Amino acid sequence: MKDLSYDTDRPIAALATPWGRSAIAVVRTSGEGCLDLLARTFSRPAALSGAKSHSLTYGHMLDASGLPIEQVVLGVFHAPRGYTGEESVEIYTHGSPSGIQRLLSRLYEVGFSEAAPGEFTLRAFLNGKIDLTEAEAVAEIIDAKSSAAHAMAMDRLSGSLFRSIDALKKRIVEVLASVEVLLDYPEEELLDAPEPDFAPLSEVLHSVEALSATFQEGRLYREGAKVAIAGRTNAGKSSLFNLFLKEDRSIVSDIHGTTRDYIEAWTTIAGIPVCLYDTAGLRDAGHPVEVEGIRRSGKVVDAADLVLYLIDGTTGPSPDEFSLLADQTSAEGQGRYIFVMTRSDLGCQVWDDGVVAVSAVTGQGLDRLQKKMAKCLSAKAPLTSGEPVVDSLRQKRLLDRCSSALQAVLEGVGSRSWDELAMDLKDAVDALGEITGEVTSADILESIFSGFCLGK
Ligand SMILES: Nc1nc2c(c(=O)[nH]1)N(C=O)[C@@H](CNc1ccc(C(=O)N[C@@H](CCC(=O)O)C(=O)O)cc1)CN2
Ligand SMILES: Nc1nc2c(ncn2[C@@H]2O[C@H](COP(=O)(O)OP(=O)(O)OP(=O)(O)O)[C@@H](O)[C@H]2O)c(=O)[nH]1
Ligand SMILES: [Mg+2]
Repeated sequence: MKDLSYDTDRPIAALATPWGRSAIAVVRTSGEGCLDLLARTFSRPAALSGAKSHSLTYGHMLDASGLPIEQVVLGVFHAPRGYTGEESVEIYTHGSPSGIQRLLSRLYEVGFSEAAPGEFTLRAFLNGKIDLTEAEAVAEIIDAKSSAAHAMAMDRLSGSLFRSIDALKKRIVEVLASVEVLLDYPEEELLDAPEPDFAPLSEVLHSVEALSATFQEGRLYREGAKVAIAGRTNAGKSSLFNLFLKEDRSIVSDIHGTTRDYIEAWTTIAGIPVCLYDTAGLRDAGHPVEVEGIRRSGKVVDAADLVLYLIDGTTGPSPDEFSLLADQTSAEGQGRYIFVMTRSDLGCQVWDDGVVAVSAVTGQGLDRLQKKMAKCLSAKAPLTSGEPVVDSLRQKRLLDRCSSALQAVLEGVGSRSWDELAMDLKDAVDALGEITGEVTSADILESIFSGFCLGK
């Protein structure tokens, strides 16, 4: 393994909270000798040196001439306990940017190095406190765009993904071991050797594929769902868009073709982050700018996870819209379109059970529409299984590499040599080992941890 460019021997320090004014700021330090380094610049060195793990010590951080820089509380963690598994001290100080600046300068002066992004978590990983799936979960917790995404990342932090993958790996290792036994057999005795049992691999393959499929489901919670509001000009799209956002965001007028380019804004529906698109109304436009706007809106609709297709209730659907309605409520398109009848306050009749009647003027029907949207979206992202969800493309790719190797083994039994089968089995095991970080190169570790926040 190439050496990490991170030097994990030296004591490091970094601000763990954002720069700026705040009630309290946290500066994190970690590494062997960090207690001694801090004792040199703390008002009560003996109290600090004698502090128990997980205890707090009050005092002042001092400058080179012994004058106080800041009034602080220090949280002490002795190895191998605490987040990093190393000797570590947290400094709780006033959230004053100037004070933090002076404090950090002093720490670097007494011998701390500036931590690289993610270096504390990297150390936790290298010291065996967490595996790579848990380390990735730490970053995902911070980046979670919705409470559901946060809950899933918390689940991975507790080791759910690690345990699933580790259990699958053990089953492949058993098969590999039984094949490797044959590799050691002398040629003439090979016929008497016990045949390895490959049957468990089909089940493992199935589980690996199922785990990989959760990546797509998790995508909605991670990246959010795209919901496009579409329909003919003047159907009431921009009015509904504004109603969702509770603000006057998109221009509304009774002039056909008011919205010329699509507009997007974020909101949340049933814990799922949703990027809502107001699009240009459909009609045979003459103006080239409007034609272009309609073309772009068409692309948005094609890429959307869900389309709210609006039909003006006072005019009802056109023949084209009737056939769209018929197509999209057929089995294939089910779930991607919701048909909405607008202007329900004007007392129009709903012409189909599947249609939701809404009024942008009174807000009537919005609740029902949101419930229906939540149902459609969560059908695409079922989280009822209780299984861990794969959140990173890296993890998904490795699961797919594992699947391909297992498939090659299952198809090759009987025709390929034991040697070849063992190689593929080993590749399947290694792919899973890379997910948990057992067999991961320095380059990969660096690319993962360098994306973390400073001080994490
Ligand atoms: N102040 C503070 N809050 C924080 C963190 C931190 O590092 N510091 N964390 C970091 O991101 C998260 C918590 N992670 C942590 C994980 C393990 C331990 C710890 O001390 N573990 C002990 C087990 C507990 C015990 O026995 O008391 C250990 O490993 O021995 C602490 C924090 C969120 N909040
Ligand atoms: N009474 C009533 N009027 C509505 C309702 N929704 C929209 N309108 C009116 O219908 C007209 C068109 O609304 P818009 O939201 O601009 O329609 P649009 O679909 O965005 O139109 P384009 O941008 O031209 O495609 C406006 O005058 C709105 O005030 C509704 O639920 N009830
Ligand atoms: Mg509009």
